Amino acid sequence: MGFHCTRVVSTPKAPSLSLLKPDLISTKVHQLNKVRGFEVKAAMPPEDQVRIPHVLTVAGSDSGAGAGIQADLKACAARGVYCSTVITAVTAQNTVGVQGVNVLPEDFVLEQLHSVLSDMRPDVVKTGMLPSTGIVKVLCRYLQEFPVRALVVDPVMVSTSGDTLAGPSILSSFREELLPMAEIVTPNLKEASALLGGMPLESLADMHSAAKYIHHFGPKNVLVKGGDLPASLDAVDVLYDGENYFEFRTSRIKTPNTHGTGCSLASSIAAELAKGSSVISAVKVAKRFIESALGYSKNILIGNGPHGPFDPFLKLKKYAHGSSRQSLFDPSNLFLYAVTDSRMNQKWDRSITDAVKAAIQGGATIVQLREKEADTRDFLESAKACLEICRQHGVPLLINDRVDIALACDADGVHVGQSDMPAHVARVLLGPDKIIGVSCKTPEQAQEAWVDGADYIGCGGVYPTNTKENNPTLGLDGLKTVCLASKLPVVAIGGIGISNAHSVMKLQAPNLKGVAVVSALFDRESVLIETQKLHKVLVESNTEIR
Ligand SMILES: Cc1ncc(COP(=O)(O)OP(=O)(O)O)c(N)n1
Ligand SMILES: Cc1nc(C(=O)O)sc1CCOP(=O)(O)O
Ligand SMILES: [Mg+2]
Repeated sequence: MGFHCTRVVSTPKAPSLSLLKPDLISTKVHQLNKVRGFEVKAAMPPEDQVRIPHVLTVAGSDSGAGAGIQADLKACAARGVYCSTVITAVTAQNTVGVQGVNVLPEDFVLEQLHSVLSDMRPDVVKTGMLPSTGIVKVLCRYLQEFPVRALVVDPVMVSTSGDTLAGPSILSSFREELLPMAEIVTPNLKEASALLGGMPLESLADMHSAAKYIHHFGPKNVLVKGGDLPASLDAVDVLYDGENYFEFRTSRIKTPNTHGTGCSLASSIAAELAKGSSVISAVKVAKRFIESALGYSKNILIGNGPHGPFDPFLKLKKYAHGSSRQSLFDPSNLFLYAVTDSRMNQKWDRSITDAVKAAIQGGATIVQLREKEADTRDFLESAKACLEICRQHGVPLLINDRVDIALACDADGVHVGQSDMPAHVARVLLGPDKIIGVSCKTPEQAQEAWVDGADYIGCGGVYPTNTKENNPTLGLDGLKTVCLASKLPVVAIGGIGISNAHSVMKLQAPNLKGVAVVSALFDRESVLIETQKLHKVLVESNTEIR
């Protein structure tokens, strides 16, 4: 491994740029680079080079950093991809509204596009505020010259505060030039209506029609965001791919801190596409990510206005008075908890990665690797491979018992039992951000788990099981007693499958969030089909209970 320059030419002394008029600086920098004749080439062997998923955002700057370029940078960083930026306008903006807009000259937008696209070759381009027809045209020209894997268009027209960021004059260039190049376009109701010449959009059925009409302009996929739909309880977005409609429902989070949601969602979709996800999985992961960030940020206070920013890193509240640790754990992840078993996967002649993939495809919302027989080295390699799969799908991966394996592969956390490493020690080793689950069979153990800093409780065996030897059966009553004794979310485990999952969920303890299952998923011929079946039962139970 190594990095060296093939040729380094001594640098001629540069005239001070501060002596140049600002509009001459960029031209001079071009000329200087030519004169210097730098030829720095990475001579790293290709097999040692690590390709980094890369999104280029073409958008406006928001001085309040809730939306625009700043939101895009944060969302991409939080989703683990590189983000370069082409700035189209600079806005003076805060949580109250937009106080000023300064559109950059087309030539300089062009220069930024050239700098990034000719050298850095992003995987995906995401657009936000495109304030003039000229800028849209320049962008389209550059995308033809330097094609990228996907173009994500967020057709920004109006800010959260209601201020205009791009006037109706750009609509025709959007429809005729930009949208036909897009992999996905993500209008909210107002933007969808504007693209369709003012068509009123007031219902889910209208959103379906709007998605279909916008699809006629040429984008491969249309995501109409229904956040502003009146009188709807859940926030519903509709994705149309030219053949099928998909509805994404998330609970409506009551918070003023939604400034930048649209930019961050589009950037997160772009980030997932850059990692290689399909559009549907990119939208699913991005929506879940934004939902968690909004939930986390619902009471953060930045600025005095009505449109506060949110925190995609879920980190800011560590400064809150009296809070030692803010959990990043979303208890709804416990809904369908798949726990692997190496013996079962061997018996059915499938790899652990195939088993994990199938479980996630079937609807598993969290995965635990419980590889009791695996050598440490094999376990670590499997954990790394499974983690990659889980990260692609936004599903947390926990390791059973082995805090060392979790640390070594940077898994999302561990599950420990009463004879494993105590949760408070695991917490010290893993830090505040990782997920820790603890097995509890009694109210006392549940209390201790909370004091120890656990994120959730695994409670069982609810029914007799052949998967774990000599495991006492608690029954539904035992499960309920533990649930009632704890503030922590609980997942039920032991002998659970499609025939009895409904009875478990019917228990109606508010902190019982789901079921953890081994044999009903993995000691079967098709992990995918069994997970799908269980997922259906759980969704039906949820609907009935509500
Ligand atoms: C979700 C969940 N709950 C309970 C357990 C059991 O953990 P433990 O008691 O440590 O037993 P082993 O799994 O280590 O045999 C679990 N793994 N997951
Ligand atoms: C790993 C485990 N822990 C349990 C507990 O009671 O804490 S029961 C169990 C085994 C669960 O496997 P199956 O879904 O095949 O019954
Ligand atoms: Mg254990």
